[in-house]
Order: sequence, then C-alpha cells, then structure tokens
Amino acid sequence: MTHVAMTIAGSDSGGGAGIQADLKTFQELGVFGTSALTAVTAQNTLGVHGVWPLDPEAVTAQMDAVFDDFRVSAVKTGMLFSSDIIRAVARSLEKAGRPALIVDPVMIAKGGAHLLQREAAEALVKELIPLAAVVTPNIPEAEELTGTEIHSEADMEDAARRLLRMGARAAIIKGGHRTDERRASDLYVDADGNRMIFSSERIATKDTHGTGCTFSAALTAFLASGKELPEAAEGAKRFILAAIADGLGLGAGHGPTNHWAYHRLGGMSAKGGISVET
Ligand SMILES: Nc1ncnc2c1ncn2[C@@H]1O[C@H](COP(=O)(O)OP(=O)(O)O)[C@@H](O)[C@H]1O
Ligand SMILES: Cc1ncc(COP(=O)(O)O)c(N)n1
Repeated sequence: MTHVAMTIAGSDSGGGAGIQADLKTFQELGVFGTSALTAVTAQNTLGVHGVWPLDPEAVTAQMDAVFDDFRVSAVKTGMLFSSDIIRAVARSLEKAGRPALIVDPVMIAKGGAHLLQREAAEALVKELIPLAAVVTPNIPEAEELTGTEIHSEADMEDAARRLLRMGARAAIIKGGHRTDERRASDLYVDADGNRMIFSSERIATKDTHGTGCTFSAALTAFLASGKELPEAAEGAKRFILAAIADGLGLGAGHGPTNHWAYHRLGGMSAKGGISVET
C-alpha cells in the first residue's frame, strides 16, 4: 500500500530545509510526498536573502486540491510565516477531517531571519497546537511558545507538558541548541503518560541547516507509514543522526544534511548511535 504524506512549508532554494528537505526525506522513507507551499525564500548555506509569502488563498487551494484527491495519512507544517496563513491551514485541516498533524513550529532561521512573524506565534498556539498529534519545537521555539526559559532537562520537560496542556497529544523538545551538552538529547512526552529521552552523540559539525525540518519530516513519514509514536520518534532520531553524521560539505556556511545517509548506513537495521531512556 502506498502511503501519502503532505508538507505545508516554505521553499528553501538551497535545498537543505523547508519543502525540499521534507520531500527528499519522505522519498527516502518510501512515502509519497505532496506539498502546499506557504512562501518562497531565496536562501543558501550563508543565510536567507529574501522571503516572499504566498496569498493564504493559494495555500488553501493547494491543500484542498490534494485532500480532494488523495488519502493523506499524515501532514506536517513547517514555515507558515503569518497568522493569516496559519488560520487558512487550520481551516483546511478541519475541512479534511483533521488528518494526523505534526507541527514543527519553525520561527527563526539559524542566521536570524524571521520565518514566522512575531505576532503569529499566538495563532500557532490557538489554531494549530490543539490539532497536533505531536509538536516538535527546538529550545528557542519551546521558550517562545510556553513563555519559559529552558536551561535543563527539567525545564525541557516543563515546557513539553505545557504544550500538552495547550492541546497537543505529544511534544518533542529537540535539544540540538544545548551546545554545552555532550549529547544531543530530545525529550518526548505524550498525553498517554509516556516520557522518554532520545539521545545520540553530538557530532562536531557546522552543517546543521535543515536538521529540524528533516527530523520532523522523518517523523511524519514514519507516522504516515503506520508506525506509532514514540517508535516513529526513535526512527526520526536515527534518520537525522545519519544525515548529520554523513555530511556532504556543501556550501560555505551552515551546509545541509545528507538525506540519503540513513539508507546508505542501513536504515532501521543500523541500531547503533541512539539511546532511549524512559
Ligand atoms: N550536532 C548534532 N549532532 C547530533 N544531533 C544533532 C546535532 N544538532 C542537532 N541534532 C539533532 O537534530 C535534531 C534537530 O535539532 P535542533 O537543532 O534542536 O532543531 P532545529 O534544527 O529545529 O533548530 C534533533 O534531533 C537534535 O537532537
Ligand atoms: C523555508 C525554510 N523552512 C525552515 C527553515 C528552518 O531550518 P532549520 O530546520 O535548520 O531550523 C529554513 N531555514 N527555511
């Protein structure tokens, strides 16, 4: 059976993040990828040179066209840019009968460009987090969404539980930004009472452009193909570890990850590298 996933996100001309990272990841994991573009960015490994959001009507039309014709097993959101686009996305998801939703609350690019307007964070909390099967912020995004400061694992857990109270069924706080920590550890909690830490060695590299997009796209693909959380989260962690570890050395700035590394290194059979703590 062919599983279909959808990404609602911005285009990254550099190909390492956004729609491009998502579709490459879906393809690698054997899931048919569809998309609704929210914005075009002119971007490379050195930074974001320009952002052109689409009319919210264009986002709605893309989503409705896909939902009218395909059975979509899981949908992820990435860069949404404005509260108007967020509202349009929420309406189309409601109309489509609330498919399984992965919200990656993309806010600020690594170089500092705003991929979500400041005032739109509130719409994300009100309109999309309550529809989310899982929300996957990095540390600064989790701080912004929950109004807390995160310095420790306990702070990560507190923020994750706040996201559950906002209506998400599960939350993963990604620990990539805690560069003082020896390991890259992501904290998972869900509304069924599970709590886990997925962790790997921290790879010394500057090539981490699109790690968040790639992680949440892998999570979406695993969910679309029938895996349950948190097994899908473990798979996504393996996928991103391989993609970072087997870097491509492209560009002069923060280069993209290697979306085909997971298969090259043996996919789910490559059991090394990840630890799961409950
Ligand atoms: N240097 C690294 N080595 C290994 N894993 C990393 C590294 N940096 C980030 N990760 C992992 O990549 C994923 C994305 O992390 P993060 O950088 O926190 O998100 P974002 O890209 O959204 O800012 C997480 O699973 C995180 O643990
Ligand atoms: C179009 C687009 N979407 C998302 C990101 C975030 O990238 P990252 O995954 O590195 O946080 C980006 N730089 N560009």
